Amino acid sequence: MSERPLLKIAVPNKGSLSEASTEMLREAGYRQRHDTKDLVLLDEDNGVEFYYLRPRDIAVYVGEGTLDLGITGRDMLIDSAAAAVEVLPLGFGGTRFRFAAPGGASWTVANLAGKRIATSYAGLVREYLDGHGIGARLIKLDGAVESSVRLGVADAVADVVETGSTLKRAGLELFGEAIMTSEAILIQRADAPEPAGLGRLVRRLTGVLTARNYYMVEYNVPEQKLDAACAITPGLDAPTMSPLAKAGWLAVRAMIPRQDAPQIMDRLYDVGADAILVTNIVACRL
Ligand SMILES: Nc1ncnc2c1ncn2[C@@H]1O[C@H](COP(=O)(O)OP(=O)(O)OP(=O)(O)O)[C@@H](O)[C@H]1O
Ligand SMILES: O=P(O)(O)OC[C@H]1O[C@H](OP(=O)(O)OP(=O)(O)O)[C@H](O)[C@@H]1O
Ligand SMILES: [Mg+2]
Repeated sequence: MSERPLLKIAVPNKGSLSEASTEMLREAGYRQRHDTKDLVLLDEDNGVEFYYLRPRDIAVYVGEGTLDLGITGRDMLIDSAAAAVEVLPLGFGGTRFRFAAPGGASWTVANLAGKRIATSYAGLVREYLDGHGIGARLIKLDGAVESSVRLGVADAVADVVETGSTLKRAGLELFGEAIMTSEAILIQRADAPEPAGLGRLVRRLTGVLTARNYYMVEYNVPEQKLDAACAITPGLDAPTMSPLAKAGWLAVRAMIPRQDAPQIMDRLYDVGADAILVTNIVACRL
């Protein structure tokens, strides 16, 4: 048990970000609740206390300084106008925030002047419209915003889009640029000293992100092809090289982005590398 005061962290208790947040914290070595009815969980070994709260409220608790850190969506942070700032993007819960209306192709953002726009994110939409000098009436709804046009309370909607299937089902089409691009983020209070233990948490979460997004590649390569091979696998910092028992050959190890692995293996083979192995990274601290 650490001597430090407990680091208090807010975690989404429901909704799209809840399960993935818990999973990421577990992978980072923290205890997490097993019963979704639990409101608080103490992880004594790590000196952390987790509070399970509505994602929309998390920026408020962190902004008020009641809790040190929180996980929420970037769109929710901006919408809340709370005194909290983004510390680290967490690589899940990716969405875009978009306008949509029936027959979207014929709409522009300028057409929204004087219209009724339904949204659950009134703060975010108001800020965008003000920034573009557009006066419109916002109809604040709690959810299922897509039905508002068909039901006659709005002319257009502004909402979270992941796959776009909900909008399509409601007969709505996207128009205009994305108001913002969101994902789950770690937040802390604005203009406040760094909470003790933040560095360790960020290193652990970054370790999870790296393990999720990278593979380790190892291969053997003749000395004269080393530069060409290393240009394909520069690694995060630099590739690791070691001599092989086979004269004139070297073994190389480097981290590579997961999505590029097949092409990288092909290119290494083409420059003359052999015994090309790609493996998972289970955990790391960089
Ligand atoms: N498929 C998705 N649908 C909605 N939000 C998503 C999706 N994927 C990720 N998110 C993100 O999750 C957050 C919204 O979470 P959630 O859906 O729990 O909130 P909510 O809709 O306000 O709550 P609830 O629907 O439980 O009343 C936003 O940051 C949003 O960008
Ligand atoms: O682009 P898609 O993949 O269809 O996902 C986006 C939809 O999912 C969310 O709704 P949610 O299920 O949270 O219900 P709510 O509108 O009641 O919040 C969001 O508000 C959109 O309606
Ligand atoms: Mg929702």
